[in-house]
Amino acid sequence: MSEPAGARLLDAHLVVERGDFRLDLPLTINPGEVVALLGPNGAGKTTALRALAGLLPLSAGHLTLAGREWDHPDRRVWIPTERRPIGVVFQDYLLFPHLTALDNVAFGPRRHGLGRQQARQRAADWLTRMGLAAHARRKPRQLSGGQAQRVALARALAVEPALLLLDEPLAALDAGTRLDTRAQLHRHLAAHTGATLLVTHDPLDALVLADRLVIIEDGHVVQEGDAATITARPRTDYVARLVGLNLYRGRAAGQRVRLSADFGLTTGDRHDGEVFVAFPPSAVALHPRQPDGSPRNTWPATIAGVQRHGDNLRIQLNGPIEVAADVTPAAAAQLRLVPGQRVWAAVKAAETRAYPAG
Ligand SMILES: Nc1ncnc2c1ncn2[C@@H]1O[C@H](COP(=O)(O)OP(=O)(O)OP(=O)(O)O)[C@@H](O)[C@H]1O
Repeated sequence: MSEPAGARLLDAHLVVERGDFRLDLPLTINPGEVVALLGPNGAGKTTALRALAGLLPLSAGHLTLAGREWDHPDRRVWIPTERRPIGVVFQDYLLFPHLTALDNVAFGPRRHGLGRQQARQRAADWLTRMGLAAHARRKPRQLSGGQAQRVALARALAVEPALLLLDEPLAALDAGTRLDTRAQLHRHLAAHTGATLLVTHDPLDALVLADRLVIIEDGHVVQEGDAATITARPRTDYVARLVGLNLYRGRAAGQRVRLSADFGLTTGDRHDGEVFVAFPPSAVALHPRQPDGSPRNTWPATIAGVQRHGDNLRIQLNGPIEVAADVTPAAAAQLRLVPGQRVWAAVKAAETRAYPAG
């Protein structure tokens, strides 16, 4: 069911031309909603953020927040950055180095017209909420990465922004700090009643923090939806890699899907026509010889690469299809996992998913 237009806080069609590159991104965000914008390098994420922040003008389209036009080139409407009620958090948190944490957070409210005492009070409240009351008088260089990032978030939220823009907010943090900061961020975003756009390369950030994912490639939306739908049914190679699945396109006749002139797979679902077939690397078993007597899909493959992947090894295979397989150290010990080695790959039909590509 589509949302009524009135529920939208942000209503935009961001069209930005930069040389040969064109961003063409319809984007709506409801009050309190967190949307993650994902895409490979050069997809246009930063361009979209800059357009929303008023650092780049739209070439066409429109940008409206709470019914107020911020940018509408056809109507010559343009609201400059400093008059847009936004909060911004960047990956390298860009705090003012010469100001204390408190004064960094008070800076926004001051600029939005609050008196000095009120602004400092609001900043102190935000630092308390972030668990940083004891660090209020510290300068940024006296804070850890995670603390500095929480100050940056407090600074962005202290202006009670209608639109919160988060640009890779956790990317600069080490793994442990990232986990904690992600959990805190989740709490604060849940309480934020404005619209939030989170730009990230990290699928985990998107899955944990966002209500909806918008994935762009080369300036265009390739897939959009909630995390469950996208992780179950990726529609491009980038999205499949993002969610950790092997993905192929082919032509189905019942459970049989032809992926190329001389290769096909039997899948767990029945379809007719163009479909995607997806399965996780953990569904691929490797054998030194052709396994017999099983109803599995099997094919000969050559090891192209081996990487650690959590507690397992992720094996890249060439052959009739390129495929990633996860094997346990125990299974790996029985195979010679060196590039160039020939093996047999097997996938149970029941562990594959097929869904229409149309
Ligand atoms: N100042 C510029 N002038 C012309 N083209 C630009 C400019 N800045 C970026 N581009 C082009 O715009 C496209 C989108 O870049 P953008 O930085 O928005 O991508 P991104 O998704 O943020 O990538 P990344 O993940 O690498 O940060 C790229 O093709 C880039 O080459």
